[in-house]
Formats: sequence, structure tokens, C-alpha cells
Amino acid sequence: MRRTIDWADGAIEILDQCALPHEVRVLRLTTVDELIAAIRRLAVRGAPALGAAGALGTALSALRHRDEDAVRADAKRLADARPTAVNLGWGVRRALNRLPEGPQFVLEEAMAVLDEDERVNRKASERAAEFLLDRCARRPLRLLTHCNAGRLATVGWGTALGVVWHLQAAGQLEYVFADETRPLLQGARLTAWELGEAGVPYRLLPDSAAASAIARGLVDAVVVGADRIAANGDVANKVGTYPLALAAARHGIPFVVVAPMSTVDSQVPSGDGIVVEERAAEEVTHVAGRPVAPPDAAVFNPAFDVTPADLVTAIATEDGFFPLE
Ligand SMILES: CSC[C@H]1O[C@H](OP(=O)(O)O)[C@H](O)[C@@H]1O
Repeated sequence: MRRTIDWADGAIEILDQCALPHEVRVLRLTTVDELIAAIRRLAVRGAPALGAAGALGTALSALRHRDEDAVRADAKRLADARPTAVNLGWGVRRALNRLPEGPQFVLEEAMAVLDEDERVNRKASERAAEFLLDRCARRPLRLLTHCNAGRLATVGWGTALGVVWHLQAAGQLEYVFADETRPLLQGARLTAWELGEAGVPYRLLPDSAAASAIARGLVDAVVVGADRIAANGDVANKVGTYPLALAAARHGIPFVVVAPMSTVDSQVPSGDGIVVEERAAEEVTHVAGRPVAPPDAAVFNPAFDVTPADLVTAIATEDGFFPLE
């Protein structure tokens, strides 16, 4: 299966996630500016995929500029392209650290980031699947997920949807409820596409229907990804995640986060320190480019929210459950 992002013949190739689900389009990015634009319009998105993008973008710059200062300037622009997912800056730093050895070593490190990604996400998601089989009495399981934390949010495999793949292979999955995930509809456009491609039974639902689905006993567990996990276990993820954690706690079902350790930011003591990206008003006032709100509507459009650690049942990583023992 094609990687979501990869290096090919001296350029970065991505699956254009703005074209899905109607078209599988590969974009070939040859400059840092093209990559930054792709990151900002979510043509490439999802914390682990952004880590890979940051690393590859740094390699692209190092192979094009002899002047280290120019590379470091590009690296900062890349790291600043989106503020919430810690992996973007982490990937940039991973690659940039090899700059003194030369540009080929920057690329070598970037490729190591990509090669590690699927392995660590398979381990983290397998750990979460085993946790849910141990914790939930009902078989097969009915999961609810939010946004897209599948292979499209990573280099390959996925985090929250990696749990789905493991359970499906074990014959332990009944269906997945996939939140549409307003306003950019990552669930309706991307998660539904991934689940359909994999032959997984799923039902797409309005974000506003998720809590009542849980209240009506239609969900055994909520499984989501993450963009930044603070040292105390507070979790930043797509906006709409926090209400799911509240509903899960109210109705006594597990709320499980799946993420690689590269999503943990030990420099941030709690969720209060996580910068939440605010995006353009048009994402809310327009649907498919058509205005649905008054032209002078004021908008609040945070792209993420923060779920406090006490509402998180478990954070499954490749190294164990965070915080690690
Ligand atoms: C496996 S990380 C996926 C994570 O990233 C998404 O945000 P965005 O689509 O804005 O990049 C969302 O928070 C997902 O849970």
C-alpha cells in the first residue's frame, strides 16, 4: 500500500488529502514553500504524517541550500506551519540535527522517521486493541472514532484506525461509528474512505449525534488519535474530542488515545500550555465553497481541543501506556 508521504527522485510525494475521497491524487512537492502550503491546507495532515513532512522538508532544503543558515530558516518556517501537532517540530529537529554531517545525512534521518512510523503505530495500536479486548465484555466490539487517525494521518497503518485493523483481523469488530468531524470533514472524507477501502462496516454520523449514540449503548469504546500529549497526560486532539471523553466518562465506556511517543511533549506540563490552532472563519461559514452563514458572521474555529488526563482511560504508545511506568 502506497505511503501517505514519501521521498521519490529528489522530491516529496504526498497523497492529496484535499482531493479524497473523490480522487486519489499524488502531489509532487519540490520546494519548502510548496510543502508549507500543503501542510496549511491539510493536503498532508495528522500528527505523525506532519512529523514525516517536517523531516522530509528539512532534507529538501538541505539538499538545495549550501548555506546552513538558509536551511535553518526553512526549518523554522516548516516547524511554524501549524502550531498544535508536536510531531511537526519534532520531525524538523530530528532531521536538522544531522545537518552538520551533510545533506545526505539529513535525508537519511528523515527516511528513518518514515521507516519508524508504521512500526511504532502498529505496536501502539495493537496495545490499544488488546487493552479493549481485555476491558470490554461485549464481543465483537463497536467503536466510535473522531476525525481521521488512520493511515492518512501517518506514513502508514494509522493510530486509532490501527486498532480497527487489528480487531478486524481478529474477527472482533462489529462496526465503527465515524464522526464526520466538522468543519473540514476529515471523518466523512478520509476515515469513511479508509474504512470503505478496508471493507470495515461503518456508519458515518454528525458530530452532534456521537454523545447520544454512546448514551443509547451503541458504542463499547471511543478510540482517537492525538496531536500533542502534555507531561501530565492531557491530550490535544481534533476539536470535538473533549465532548466524547465527557460522554464516555458519563456512560462508563473506555476513552482510549493511541499515539506514538513522538506525540508526547514532555516540555509542556499540562494541557494549559498547548497552543490550539485557530483556523479561518470561511471553514465554518462556507460548505463546499458556498456560504451558509450571514456574510458578517463572527466565528470561533479552534482546530483542536484539550481533554484532561482524568477523562482519558488509557494512552497507548509503542513503549507502553503513558505515563510510562
Ligand atoms: C494520528 S494524528 C491524527 C490527528 O490529526 C488530526 O488533526 P488534523 O486533521 O487537523 O491534522 C486530528 O486531530 C487527528 O486525531
